[in-house]
Amino acid sequence: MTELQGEYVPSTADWVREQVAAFEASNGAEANVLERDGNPIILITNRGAKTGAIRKTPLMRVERDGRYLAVASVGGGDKNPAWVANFRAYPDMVLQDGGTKKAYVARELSGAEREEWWDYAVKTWPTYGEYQPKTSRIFPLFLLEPV
Ligand SMILES: C[C@H](OP(=O)(O)OC[C@@H](O)[C@@H](O)[C@@H](O)Cn1c2nc(=O)[nH]c(=O)c-2cc2ccc(O)cc21)C(=O)N[C@@H](CCC(=O)N[C@@H](CCC(=O)O)C(=O)O)C(=O)O
Repeated sequence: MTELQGEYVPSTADWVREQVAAFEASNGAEANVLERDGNPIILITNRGAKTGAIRKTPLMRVERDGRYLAVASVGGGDKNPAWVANFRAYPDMVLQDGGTKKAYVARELSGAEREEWWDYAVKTWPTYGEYQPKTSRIFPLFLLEPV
C-alpha cells in the first residue's frame, strides 16, 4: 500500500500546500528541501482524525536505519499541529523520501526512547533545539517504521 484512499484536502497553509504540489509534481526531485536553509524534507500522507480526508504533511528529514522521526514542532508554537491527532487516530501512513514512497506505521515515543530520538533530531536539524525552549508544550515525537 503506497497510497491512502480518499479525498485529498490540502493544507490551509499556502507555503506548505505549494511545497507539497511541487514535490509531488516532480516525484520528489524538486521542492525537497526547506527553502530557507536547504535541509532535506520528506512528505507524509496521513488521514484526518475527524474528516477522514487525506492530508499531506512535509516534515524535516530525520532518518536512521530506514526509520523516520516526525517532530511536531510547528516553529515552537504552543499548540500541537493537527497532524498529531491524525497520527494518533490513524497510524498507517505513506512516507515519500525523494522518489521513494513506502508504507509506514507511526508510534508515539516516550521516556528514554523519546529522549534518544530527540537528541538525534536536534543533531540532524539544530533548529528543533531552538524551537523547543519557545514553548512549555513538549513536542510530540512519532517514530515511523516501515510496514
Ligand atoms: C496548517 C494545518 O496543518 P497542521 O496539520 O496543523 O500542521 C502544521 C504544520 O506542522 C504542517 O503544515 C507542516 O507540514 C509544517 N512543517 C513542519 N511542521 C512540523 O511540525 N515539523 C517539521 O519538521 C516541519 C517541517 C516542514 C518542512 C517543509 C514544509 O513545507 C512544512 C514543514 C492544516 O492543514 N490544517 C487543516 C487540516 C488539519 C487536519 O488535519 N484536520 C484533521 C483533524 C485534526 C484534529 O482532530 O484536530 C482532519 O482532517 O480530520 C485545517 O485546519 O483545516
